[in-house]
Amino acid sequence: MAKHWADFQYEIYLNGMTGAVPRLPTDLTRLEELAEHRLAPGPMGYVAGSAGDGSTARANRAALSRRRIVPRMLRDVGERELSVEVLGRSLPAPLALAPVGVLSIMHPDAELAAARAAAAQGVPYILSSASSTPMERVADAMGDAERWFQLYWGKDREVTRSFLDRAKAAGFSVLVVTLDTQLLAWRPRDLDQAYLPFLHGAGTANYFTDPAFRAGLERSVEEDPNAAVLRFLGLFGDPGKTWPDLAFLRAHWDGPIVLKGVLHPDDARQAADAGMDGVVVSNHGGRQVAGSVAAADALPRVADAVGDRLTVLFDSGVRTGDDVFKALALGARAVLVGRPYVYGLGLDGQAGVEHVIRCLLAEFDLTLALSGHRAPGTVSAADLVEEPG
Ligand SMILES: Cc1cc2nc3c(=O)[nH]c(=O)nc-3n(C[C@H](O)[C@H](O)[C@H](O)COP(=O)(O)O)c2cc1C
Ligand SMILES: O=C(O)C(=O)c1ccccc1
Repeated sequence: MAKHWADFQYEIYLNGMTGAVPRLPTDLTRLEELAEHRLAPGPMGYVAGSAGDGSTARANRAALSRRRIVPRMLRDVGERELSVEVLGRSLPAPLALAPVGVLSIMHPDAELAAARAAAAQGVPYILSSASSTPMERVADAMGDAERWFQLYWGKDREVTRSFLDRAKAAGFSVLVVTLDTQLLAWRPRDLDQAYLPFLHGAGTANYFTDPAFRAGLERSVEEDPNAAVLRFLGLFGDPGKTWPDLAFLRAHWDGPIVLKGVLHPDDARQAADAGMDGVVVSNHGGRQVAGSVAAADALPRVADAVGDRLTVLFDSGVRTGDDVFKALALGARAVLVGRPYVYGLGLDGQAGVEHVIRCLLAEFDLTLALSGHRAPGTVSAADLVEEPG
């Protein structure tokens, strides 16, 4: 019998013969509550929190939940193959770890633990620009495993150029440019605690070790860390950017470029016109525009508009294997998962991140099979019904 991601289910049951149970819940929607009990309020609020009254984050979940799968029977699903082609590379499953900054607030091993977990499971790791670990150290920890670099496309052209050069030299293959965070949104959970990780000692070492970033400081990061934090906050975003500015990135990055945070079909068309290779349909996990469209509601419209020209990826609200299935049915080629693996990291380090990846993909594999599919490529809108909102 071929190895399936679903075999993790038997592994858990067999471990149970010696009385062992998993260290973390296998229903990944329960991780947040567990993390609320175990982690410090500042970091926890930063990760779990979202924009405004939290309605966008809730809408993300509701939009997935409203779609229901209609399983098909007797379709020979004994042998399955979950691999997918994404941006010219073969991934073992339609999943990547989303870029999440300053992971040192969750665990001392921070991005190194997340990257090692992704590498161990063969899933791409997307490293945030705002990583608390320099990108070269993350690359070293990953061997030749698939890694992508997320860029905050900020105000300082030399820093951008330096990041692109460093990322290329460190073997990051895909550039993910985040468009929805040119300003940090109104986030009451952080504001009420006056908590911003960088102002609480969690450095963005990826910036702070960058030669172009350091060149703009009057005194060194070590002498005046607060000035470094202020410089970071002043330049990581640039609300002045417009579509023609993408030409600079296209000219300085040879590999695939994906724009993250696209929700409108016309923006997706502009991405294609600008020579981009993909988009991530995302509202940043509800952390940016309060009251924005749920990412899963935006997905089919974007996929219809550019599905034949661009690789369409999806994130915001993915928690379970059936969410992955639904995202594919709504037009995504693959999904990114954010908070669940960050809670896994905070609760159990690298092992916690691996737990999240394995649960998500085991559950996805089982959902696929039980719904009548042998591979992600045959999942379509015909597999879903939509309940009235
Ligand atoms: C604590 C935290 C930090 C994040 N930092 C970044 C970042 O540095 N760059 C980025 O593009 N997105 C960042 N994101 C957004 C994620 O990449 C992703 O879009 C989002 O978490 C997906 O939603 P989910 O958490 O519901 O899965 C962050 C999200 C969280 C929760
Ligand atoms: O908090 C976030 O959502 C985010 O994207 C971010 C922004 C700046 C630095 C680190 C993370």
